[in-house]
Formats: sequence, structure tokens, C-alpha cells
Amino acid sequence: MNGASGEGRLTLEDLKEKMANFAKERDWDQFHSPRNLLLALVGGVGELSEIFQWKDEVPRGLPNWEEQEKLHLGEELSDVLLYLVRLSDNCGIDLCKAVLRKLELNAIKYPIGLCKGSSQKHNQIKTSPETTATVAGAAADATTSTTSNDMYDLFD
Ligand SMILES: Nc1ccn([C@H]2C[C@H](O)[C@@H](COP(=O)(O)OP(=O)(O)OP(=O)(O)O)O2)c(=O)n1
Repeated sequence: MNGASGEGRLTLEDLKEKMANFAKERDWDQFHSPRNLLLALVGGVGELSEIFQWKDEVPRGLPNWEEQEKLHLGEELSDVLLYLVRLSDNCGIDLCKAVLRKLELNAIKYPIGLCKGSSQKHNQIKTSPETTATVAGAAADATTSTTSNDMYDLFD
């Protein structure tokens, strides 16, 4: 797939390859260091923020925005995604694997039964000692990089 039309399925792997080719063709690998990419990413987030700046709260779907404004928003969102994918690649992080693991951790950290309808942070949710032990055990199962028994240590 993956023409400019956006049809079909686009994977993070596709984007990784496209960015790697884009940089290689321009001899830009020399500039795509982790630090430079991080700064470019943060700059992109700044440009993204500017689009919303001083607009107050904006309804979902952006019903009153001009097409041109939405096009611009898509461009800035894309810059952020592309720099994120490139940064992950250059740091040797498998973003697909990392993001699936993180989703798993999030689900453990925010059990539906305790969090439904509440936007409280995980360390403010009131749990019984039994629940805490269960959640910590599940999180430890999903995490190979830590041996901590404190459920909150796993997520900081
Ligand atoms: N050294 C660079 C420069 C650019 N890009 C790519 C990734 C981004 O998707 C896009 C960013 O280009 P610009 O820095 O020109 O930023 P904008 O497209 O936002 O343009 P402007 O800053 O003029 O709004 O180009 C890149 O990979 N490496």
C-alpha cells in the first residue's frame, strides 16, 4: 500500500522505512542524531500547539474550522509522528513492541472496575490492599525490566 492517498494499511514499520529512505537519499543520517530528532520533535509539538493557541476549548471534530486549517493540523501531527518514529528507530527502540507493552501496562494500572468515569491519576485511586497486590502482580508479569513489588514504582 501506502501511497500518498492514505488508502490501505499503513504500519509504523512502513513509516520507519520511509523516513530512513528519506534521510538516506539526502545524506541526512548525519543530522538525524537522537538529540537533534528529539529537538525537532519538540519543535513540531510547539507548531502543533500554536494551531490551538488562544482558541479556548475546541469542540471535537473541529466543526467550525476551515479545510485549510485542518490540512495544516494534519501536517503538524504528521511531523510529530514522523520525528517520533525516526527517533525511536535511531535509539534502537522497537516502537510497535514498546507501545503494545505500554498499552498493557496502562490497562493494568487503570483497571476498568476502579477507573470507569474517573480521570484520577493512578496513584490517587483508592484501592484495598488485596487489589494493590493483584495489580502489582499483573504489572510485574507484563514487565521484565523490573523486580519491584511496589505497583507504583513500575509506572513512574
Ligand atoms: N532535517 C530534517 C528536516 C526535515 N525533515 C522532515 C521531517 C518533517 O516531517 C519535515 C519537517 O520539515 P520542516 O522543518 O521544513 O518543518 P515544516 O514542514 O513544519 O515547515 P515550517 O517549519 O516551514 O512550517 O521534514 C527531516 O526528516 N529532517
